[in-house]
Parts: sequence; structure tokens; C-alpha cells
Amino acid sequence: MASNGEKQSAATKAPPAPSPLRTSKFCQPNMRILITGGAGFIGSHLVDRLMENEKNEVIVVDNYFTGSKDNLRKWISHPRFELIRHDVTEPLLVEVDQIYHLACPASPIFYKHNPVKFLCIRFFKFESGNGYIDGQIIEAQNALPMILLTSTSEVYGDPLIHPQPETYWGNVNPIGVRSCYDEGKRVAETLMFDYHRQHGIEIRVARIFNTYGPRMNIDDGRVVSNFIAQALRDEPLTVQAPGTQTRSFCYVSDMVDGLIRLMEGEHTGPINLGNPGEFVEPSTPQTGEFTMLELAETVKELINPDVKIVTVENTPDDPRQRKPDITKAKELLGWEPKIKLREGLPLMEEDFRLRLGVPKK
Ligand SMILES: NC(=O)c1ccc[n+]([C@@H]2O[C@H](COP(=O)([O-])OP(=O)(O)OC[C@H]3O[C@@H](n4cnc5c(N)ncnc54)[C@H](O)[C@@H]3O)[C@@H](O)[C@H]2O)c1
Ligand SMILES: O=C(O)[C@H]1O[C@H](OP(=O)(O)OP(=O)(O)OC[C@H]2O[C@@H](n3ccc(=O)[nH]c3=O)[C@H](O)[C@@H]2O)[C@H](O)[C@@H](O)[C@@H]1O
Repeated sequence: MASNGEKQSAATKAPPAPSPLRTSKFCQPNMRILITGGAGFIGSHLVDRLMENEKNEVIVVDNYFTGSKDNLRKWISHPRFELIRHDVTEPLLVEVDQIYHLACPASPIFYKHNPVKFLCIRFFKFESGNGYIDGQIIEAQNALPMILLTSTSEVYGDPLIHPQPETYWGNVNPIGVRSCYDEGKRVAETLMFDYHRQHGIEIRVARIFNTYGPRMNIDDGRVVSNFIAQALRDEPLTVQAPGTQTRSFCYVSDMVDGLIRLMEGEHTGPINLGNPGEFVEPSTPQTGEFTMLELAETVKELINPDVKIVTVENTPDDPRQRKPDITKAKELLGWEPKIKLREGLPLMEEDFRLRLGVPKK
């Protein structure tokens, strides 16, 4: 086991020097992209999209706490792809051009499991990254990697402004059971902007609103995966009380498109990425913001009309309403989601049926 001294020196050691071939006259260097948490739900879809570009080399770092190698099966042993089992709370020296930082347990049932460690993941990662982007390495390298943080709509807490624009500072309980997630991401945002101001690091901050799609963990605990798995297993859909709380759901391919546009664009953010449903014609009753009861009814109608809906106890500090204001993403990134909930749910159903071994009747 490495001693504290060894860990310290690993954290402050320079990453390997770039190969001289990268700057040679005849070499067209690839973009080398690191994705932390790339074996997870959003991360693995991001890998798929980035690997489509033959100029990209993708490195994934993941400790498989909630992610799985299975999500990256098709890329293992591809010459432009590398997978490293590693916990991001420990230092890692790599030479890359861009970092998408997704590593972090995202579902409440997982982050409430070990809140102290998980609070640390969200901000100590930057401290361990300190040796990587600070001090002599700034001197040593011309181009520092650009870092994109996947923050969250949870920074708005239980919002008192609706829908939520990026200018809203939020309403977060600092000592509650969700605080390790909400406050951790808020501190992570603070550190990103302090690194930017103090060290000139190029940063991007995405505030992601509830995203769903294939490859979510079947027993993830989040609402869309819970309802689809329950509907397929003929188990009652568990609506947590009161059921009138709202969320806006974004399909994962739209989210990945937004993340890449943010990274490639010129704006640090924070920028909301989510699906307020504004593309829906005014005559359609669907708005893009759903109560959990409405979501349960939609899943029941589309997947299993015989399934029961039950109300169960909720956990403290559950936000009562949430819907993104995406004016900034539209104007600055030319981004808006395309997939409606009723189109996305069947795509996720198909994936869950395959994984649960429940064929369509
Ligand atoms: N899905 C959403 O609705 C949503 C909303 C807002 C923000 N986000 C953020 O997006 C990111 C990805 O979320 P997701 O839904 O894909 O979750 P996920 O749980 O599927 O993915 C997280 C990945 O990070 C890995 N990981 C966790 N701790 C790690 C550690 N210490 N070292 C290395 N790897 C570690 C996990 O194994 C997993 O592969 C997270 O940062 C999450 O907070 C997600
Ligand atoms: O989008 C976000 O910013 C955040 O969204 C989620 O947090 P949350 O909105 O609480 O997501 P869920 O756990 O899916 O819960 C959504 C709603 O569904 C309800 N729910 C959940 C599970 C369930 O079985 N039934 C049910 O009614 C919850 O009470 C809550 O009101 C994710 O857990 C975070 O990773 C993410 O950062």
C-alpha cells in the first residue's frame, strides 16, 4: 500500500511527457479525451458518441461502483480506446487534451450509502488533481486539458424559482441526507471556477437535469428505471408521496449532444442541460414537466396496463418541482432536446426487456 508520502509525491509528479511524434511535422495528433465515470450510464453513451470520431482517442477511468464494463463491451481492445480501473479520489497521471468528469454515485440510494466518502469524491478529486494541473505542470505544458464538470440541477435544491435559470442560487439544506450530493456538487462548481480564475484552467460546467435511457442500472433506485423495471416485473409502481412533485426528463442521446457542444463551445457555463418540453406544440397537453403520478401513469399505459400504482413513503428534502430554463443552452450552444418522454420510454423499455429477459408479448 502506498504511504501518505508516496501518494503526495504521485499527486505532485508531472504526467508522462507527450511523445515527440505528437508534434512531428507529419503527425496529425488525435484529440485524447479522458472520461471519468465512463463505464456508467451517461458516460458510456458519451464514449460511444466520441468514439464515432476517428480523430478521438478515449480513455475511461472508472472504479465500477455503479458502472459496468458491460456498458463498454464493444470498445474493449479497440486501438483508440483504453479502460483503467481506478478510484478518482486517488491521484492518476495521464496526458490528455480534454476531461469529461462524470465519476460520482448519482442515484440517491447509492450516494446515501456512504455520504462522507461521496461528498469527498465530488471535491477532493480536484485536490488530488491539484498536482496534475497546478505548479510545475502548468510551466511544463503549453496546453492544459479542458475540464468539463457534470454538475446537477440539485444545486438548486428545493427551488423557490420555477423554472430554474442558471442565475438562481438555489435553496439547499446544508445538513440534510441529500446534502452530500447537492453541496458536494456546489463545492465542485466553486473549485472549477476558482481553478479557472486562479490558474487559468479552461473549464466547462453542465447542470444536468434528470436524464434517462438505456443502460441505467436496473436497480438504480432512480424513478424512471424503477418504474420500468417494476412494470416489466409485474410489481406495483412505487410513487413516493405525495406524487405531485415534478421532474423534467431528458433522453440520454440529447444529453450527450449537449455535453459535447458545451465542451466544444466557448462558454464556461454553468449551463442547464435538460428537457423542459418546449418543443412540444402548444396544443399538446404534454409540457415536459411531469408529476411522479403522471410518470407512473404514462409507464403503465405504455408498458404494462395491468400494473398497480401504489404510494410509498418519501425521503426528506425531496425537491417539490424541477424544470430547466434552457434559454442559455439554446442561445450559446444552439442546443435543445429532440426526444419526447413518450419516444424515449419505449427505447429504454427495449433495453430493460433484453437485460431482464422479459420478451414483449
Ligand atoms: N443521470 C442523471 O439524471 C444526472 C443528473 C445530474 C447529474 N448527473 C451527473 O452525471 C454523472 C453521471 O451520472 P450517471 O447517471 O451516468 O450515473 P452512473 O452511476 O451510471 O455513473 C457514474 C459512474 O461513475 C463511476 N464512479 C463512481 N465513483 C467513482 C470513483 N470514486 N472513481 C471512479 N469512478 C467512479 C461509477 O462506477 C459509474 O460508472 C454524475 O456525475 C452525476 O452526478 C447525472
Ligand atoms: O437531475 C438531477 O439533477 C438529479 O436527479 C436525480 O435526483 P432526483 O430528481 O431525486 O431523481 P430520482 O431519485 O429519480 O427521483 C425523482 C422523483 O421520483 C420520486 N421517486 C423515486 C423513485 C421511486 O421509485 N418512486 C418515486 O416516486 C422521488 O421521490 C423524486 O420525487 C438523480 O438522482 C441525480 O443524480 C441527479 O443529479
